[in-house]
Amino acid sequence: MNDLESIRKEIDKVDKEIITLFEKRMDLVKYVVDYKIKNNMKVLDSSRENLIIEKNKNLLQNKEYSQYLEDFFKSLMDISKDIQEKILKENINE
Ligand SMILES: C=C(O[C@@H]1C=C(C(=O)O)C=C[C@H]1O)C(=O)O
Repeated sequence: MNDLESIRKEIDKVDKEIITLFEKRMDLVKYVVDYKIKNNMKVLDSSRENLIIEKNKNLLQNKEYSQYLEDFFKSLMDISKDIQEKILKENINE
């Protein structure tokens, strides 16, 4: 793989897969916040987040990416919490 155009085509394909999975994860997060609203729970669950980070870092084949994967999941979970907080707020204002 040395031609820039073909490498970028592969990146574009991977990005498409990421988008599908991103949407799927955030759709699931909406079910989580519905449950939390019904059960009067807080959005943040630090122990679950730490578990996710550790578990997923262990799945990594190339440990060189370890810190980057951690940063990636932290960002992903920050977005997830933003979505949940927004839904929570809308629910309070109803
Ligand atoms: C989705 C949840 O809410 C928050 C977001 C998480 C995530 O995006 O994986 C994990 C823990 C919580 O801080 C959850 O509690 O499962």
